[in-house]
Amino acid sequence: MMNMQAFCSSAAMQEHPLRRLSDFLVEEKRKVTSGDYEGSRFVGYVLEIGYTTATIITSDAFKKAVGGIPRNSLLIMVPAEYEKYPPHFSLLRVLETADEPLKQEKQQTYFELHKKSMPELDVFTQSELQWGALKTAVLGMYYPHPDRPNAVELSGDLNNIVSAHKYLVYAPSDELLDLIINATVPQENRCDIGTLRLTECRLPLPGQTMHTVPVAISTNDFKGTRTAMFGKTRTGKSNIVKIIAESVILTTRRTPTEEDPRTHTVGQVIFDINGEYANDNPQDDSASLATAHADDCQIYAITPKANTPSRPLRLDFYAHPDLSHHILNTFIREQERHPSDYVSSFLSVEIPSFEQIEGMENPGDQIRARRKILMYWAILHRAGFTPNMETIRELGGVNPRFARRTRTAVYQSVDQTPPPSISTLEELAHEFELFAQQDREGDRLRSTSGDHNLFDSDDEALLGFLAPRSRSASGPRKIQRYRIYHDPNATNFVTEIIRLVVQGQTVILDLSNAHPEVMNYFSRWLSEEIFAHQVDLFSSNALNDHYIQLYFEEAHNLFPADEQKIVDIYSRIAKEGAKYHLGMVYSTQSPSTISRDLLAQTENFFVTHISSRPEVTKLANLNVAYEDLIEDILQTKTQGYVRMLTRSHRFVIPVQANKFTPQPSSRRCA
Ligand SMILES: Nc1ncnc2c1ncn2[C@@H]1O[C@H](COP(=O)(O)OP(=O)(O)OP(=O)(O)O)[C@@H](O)[C@H]1O
Repeated sequence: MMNMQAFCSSAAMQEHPLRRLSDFLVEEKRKVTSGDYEGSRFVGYVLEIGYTTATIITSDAFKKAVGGIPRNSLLIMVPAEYEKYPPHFSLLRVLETADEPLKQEKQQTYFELHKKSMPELDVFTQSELQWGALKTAVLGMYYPHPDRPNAVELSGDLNNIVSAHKYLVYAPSDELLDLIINATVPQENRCDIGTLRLTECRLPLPGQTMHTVPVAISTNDFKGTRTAMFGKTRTGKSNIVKIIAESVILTTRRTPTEEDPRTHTVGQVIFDINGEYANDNPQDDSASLATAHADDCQIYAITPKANTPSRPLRLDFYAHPDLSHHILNTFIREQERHPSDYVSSFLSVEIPSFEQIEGMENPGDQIRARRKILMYWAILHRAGFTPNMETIRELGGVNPRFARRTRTAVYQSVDQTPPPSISTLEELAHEFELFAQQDREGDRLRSTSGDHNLFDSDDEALLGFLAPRSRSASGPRKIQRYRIYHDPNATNFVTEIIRLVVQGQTVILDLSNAHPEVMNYFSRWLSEEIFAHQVDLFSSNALNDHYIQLYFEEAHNLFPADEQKIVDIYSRIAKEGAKYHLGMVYSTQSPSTISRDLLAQTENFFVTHISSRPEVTKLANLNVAYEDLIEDILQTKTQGYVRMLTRSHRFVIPVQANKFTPQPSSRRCA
């Protein structure tokens, strides 16, 4: 590889990012030779060097000239004879102050001076005392990428170390910091997430300004990967999630074609527990993600909000009897640990779907299966679930088709005449109630052929719920409270959402004000369907560039640390998601409450303030890159001040995240 001089004069290297290094060093050298130290970035020499740490010596004057060297500052170490080598530098992070060889003597001098009441120090003593040492971590080495033109490679180790006196240490300029932080981030699909912020303290040294180095992320790093947001409440996690979700919208857009109508290569589903992605926040004076990207986002809400256009996160319980019965089953069992026997029997019934009935060959089986649905419809009707009669007619109407002879006998037993045919849900419910009564009180009703009972055990369970044997039992009234999840005009939202997501839309599920169990239910159901959809694409070799991103908040509820938990959809997404192009972004306050599997698989981390030492230590144990940052995470509390580590970064970057201000155009992204 060519040395620095040859590198600078080579026409092919004119655009190379490491030219910034050579320009920087040439300028520093000029300052030394001309004696003009104004604006010099030199900070000192290396006292001791190892493969992982280096101790540097510096003076107050150098520190002042570069605007201070706070903890976690990034410094660069270059060979003193840098011209002889290809352009490269090692990156150091300041960890703490270190003992220097003359510490004892300096303390002795200072002590003596004060003892002799001589607080005014002469310039020579001052100059003696102002030197100090800093311990730094060696983060790695930047050098020209061996395989790619105009690119930089960062290694986590050093290729060689020589004696300490052969190195010089500088505080990088903003241009070099930009290279240090952003050069390893893919050029494609970039967005700014914030600016480099080395300290929480914003007081610049006299005559100095703070760094203003934008920090870029690439959405390539988030596609199909796992991203964690850790930090106490109100520290800015959701704000970052909004920036990431928006950057996905902006950078993955494509022109739909007839063969491939997708608007984006990445579809997204945001499980919005607090309604903050779906709804504008007038207090914050901020537009939501959905408002800013109305063409790219679709909201589904359990409780629709007046100012937010949304589709209902509801189901037509009549049109999807199998699913809605399943929902009732989940809700009731979550409400009551030990429901009464008749309720339990009703919940245990397998209500067939219309598709299953269509697949049945025997017409008798079809009629019996349909009757189960009709019994269930009668229950819904008695519980006050409003039907869409057009849908009911399309689904085959309400006639249970009992034999005329049986009907006449049943109605006559209560001195009634059967209507010629059943055409309303009221007539249907009444007929089933009479049949149930007759079946219990008289001889068991028999099938037309006479070789078996008219009702099997599932029918009995359904009728037992429609018309309970005990007068005090609530029967259908028990499910009245779940009418809020029913909408006679709703389609199956899961199918609809999957279609939208596959098309590249961002679907926001506004789950605010919903019961936690309801939230969990909808989240799980949708996650299962999305997972199954991606698995299908994978097994039919059609995954290509079809990605889906899922965003979960309060992730400890979905991915608990409890190892005993059964493997469910969430742990599958955590473990196998990458294979199926399923990415996820999850937020929680405490890393220790999250499943170890998920933590171990997480590629990107965003950490705001955490106030518990065990939590931060857990994070550091999980990812060694956070080891040196424990104190900072514990001490600094500014909203949006985040320590970021993405797949493209080899070390943690302290960033002040931008406050989310929706970008309707592609202004923030490249
Ligand atoms: N980068 C930022 N700059 C300025 N203000 C911010 C920034 N990030 C967040 N905030 C403000 O901090 C407050 C909390 O932000 P946010 O809701 O993102 O926090 P959170 O960690 O997600 O909270 P929770 O865990 O309670 O959901 C909001 O008022 C938001 O406007």
